[in-house]
Order: sequence, then structure tokens, then C-alpha cells
Amino acid sequence: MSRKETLTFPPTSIPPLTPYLPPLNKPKKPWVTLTYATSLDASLSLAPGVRTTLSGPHSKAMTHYLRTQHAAILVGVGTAMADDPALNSRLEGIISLDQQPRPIILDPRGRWAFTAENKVFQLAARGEGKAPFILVSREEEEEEEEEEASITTQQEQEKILQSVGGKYIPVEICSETRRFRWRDVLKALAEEELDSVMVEGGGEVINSLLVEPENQLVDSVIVTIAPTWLGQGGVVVSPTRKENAPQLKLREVSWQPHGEDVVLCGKISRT
Ligand SMILES: NC(=O)c1ccc[n+]([C@@H]2O[C@H](COP(=O)([O-])OP(=O)(O)OC[C@H]3O[C@@H](n4cnc5c(N)ncnc54)[C@H](O)[C@@H]3O)[C@@H](O)[C@H]2O)c1
Ligand SMILES: Nc1nc(=O)c(N)c(NC[C@H](O)[C@H](O)[C@H](O)COP(=O)(O)O)[nH]1
Repeated sequence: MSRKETLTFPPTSIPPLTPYLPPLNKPKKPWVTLTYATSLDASLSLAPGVRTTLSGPHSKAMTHYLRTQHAAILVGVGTAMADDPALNSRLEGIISLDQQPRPIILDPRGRWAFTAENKVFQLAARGEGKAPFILVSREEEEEEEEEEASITTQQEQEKILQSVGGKYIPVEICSETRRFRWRDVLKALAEEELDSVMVEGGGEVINSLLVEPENQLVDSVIVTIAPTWLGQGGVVVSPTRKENAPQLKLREVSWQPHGEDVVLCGKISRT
């Protein structure tokens, strides 16, 4: 990635997106925008762990505009490991770090073997993005203390994290699902004064957020649909449907063409 690469997003494309973005008067709960790029067969990538470009240049620029409109950008550790994402905005005209979102990575079991070479740390060190906050399981932290090798790795990683201004944030794990409850994730963000978050993926993150009742925490959905099929074996967006749960639908829907892609915006229907 060249340091000078920037993306241009035409100002005329901004007004149609505004109703789906965090309002100026922020609600108490952090605003949640769920946003991702999908193929025609609902895949996010060719296979787990495989970085797959779906967005064309126009919708990519839109994503980078969205990144400037949120206090935080959240991905799961599967995405962190597969994509080595930068999680900053490379939109043209960004002049200050304040315009960058805070990267949040869900890594309950501390699987991400990151080093200072990972993009997000390189960018944070150069002041081109904020340092990540990594949400880890409270319980797992205690278990790991028993293993000396993992203590060393964890300490080295904590040093890397802290050297750029990042940190680990312990969050309680739900004993039933072995995941964080999304309301606890949002509480942790609110405690960091992050009042809006765009959730970018991957599959497990999106599917766990779209199940009932977690999906009630989602304020808007912005999906880029790329004109391609990825075929079977991909990472698919298809949340588990709970018995008697209402059909999950969008309301206030708008379809916006961005180059060869179409961007679908909506809000989760509550009826
Ligand atoms: N097209 C897109 O917009 C897009 C976006 C992001 C990722 N991707 C792709 O998706 C793939 C990764 O998806 P994936 O499903 O394998 O991984 P993921 O990014 O969803 O990460 C999964 C991991 O995150 C953690 N996690 C997820 N939900 C959690 C929750 N509610 N509570 C606690 N921890 C949670 C768990 O450790 C889990 O194993 C990659 O191939 C990546 O390239 C595509
Ligand atoms: N909008 C979008 N279009 C895509 O085609 C694609 N593959 C992603 N994937 C989202 C995921 O969060 C990736 O990890 C980041 O897109 C990595 O990109 P950065 O290095 O952070 O710019 N997102």
C-alpha cells in the first residue's frame, strides 16, 4: 500500500447516505452501522481466511467515507488474520487523526498473533490511523496466566499495542454462546466514549449480530452488492433463524448505484 494512495468520493453521493449515518445528536447507546460487501450469492470471501476484493473503486471510496463518519470500526479476529486490514480511512482530504475511526477487534481467545509489522500498527505508528482496541475475554485472560509461553507472547504483544496507544479491553463471555453479548461490546465502546461504530465483518461477526434479539442493536445497514458469484465454500452471511422470530427485513430501503456495484441501505424492521 503506497502512503500517498487516497480515494475520492463525490460530494453529490453523500446526501442519499446521510439518513443511514450516525446523527449529530447521538443516542445513549453507540450508533451501530452494519456494513459489508457481498457477492450475488451472499459471500463475503471465497473461503474463510481468504482476502477477496468485491467492492469496485466507487463503493470502496464510499466505505472509506463511511469510516470517517464513525468513531469506531469493528472486525472479528478472523478478518484481522485473513486480511491484515488497515482499518483507517484513505479518503482524500483527511487532515487529522480525529477523522479516523478507532479500530476494534473482537478476539475473545487471543488468537491474533500480531506483530508491529501488521498494517494497523504501522499506520498507527505513522499517525495515519488510530491504534486498535482488542476486546478479549475476561475469563480467558485468567486461564492464559497458567501458561508461561503465552504470558511472554501476551506481554510482547501488549507492549506493541501500548507503544502505539492501543489496549486490550476485557469483556465478559456469555457461557451459553461462548461469545460476547453485543450489548456488552457496545457498553465497552461507550465506556471509551466511542459513540458510533461501523461493523465491517466478517461472517461470524455479522451473523452473530443479525440474530434475534441482538439485531435490535443495529441502527442501519449499508451493504455493497458486487455483480459476481463467488461459488460454494465462501464465507456466507446467513444468520441463524430462531424459532418464532419474525422474518428479518429492512425498512426505509434505498438502492444507490456506485459504479458497477449497488449499495443497499436500510434499517432493520421492528415489526
Ligand atoms: N466482504 C466483506 O465486506 C468482508 C468484511 C470482513 C471480512 N471479510 C472476510 O470474511 C472472512 C472472515 O470471516 P470469519 O467469519 O471467518 O471471521 P470473523 O472476522 O467474523 O471473526 C470470527 C472470530 O471473531 C470472534 N467473534 C465473532 N463474533 C463474536 C462475538 N459476537 N463475540 C465474541 N467474539 C466474536 C471469534 O473469535 C470468531 O472466531 C475473511 O475471509 C475476510 O476476508 C469480508
Ligand atoms: N467494503 C469492502 N469491500 C470488499 O471488497 C472487502 N473485501 C471488504 N472487506 C472488509 C474487511 O474489513 C477488510 O478487512 C477490509 O476491507 C480491509 O481493508 P483495509 O485494509 O482496512 O482498507 N470490504
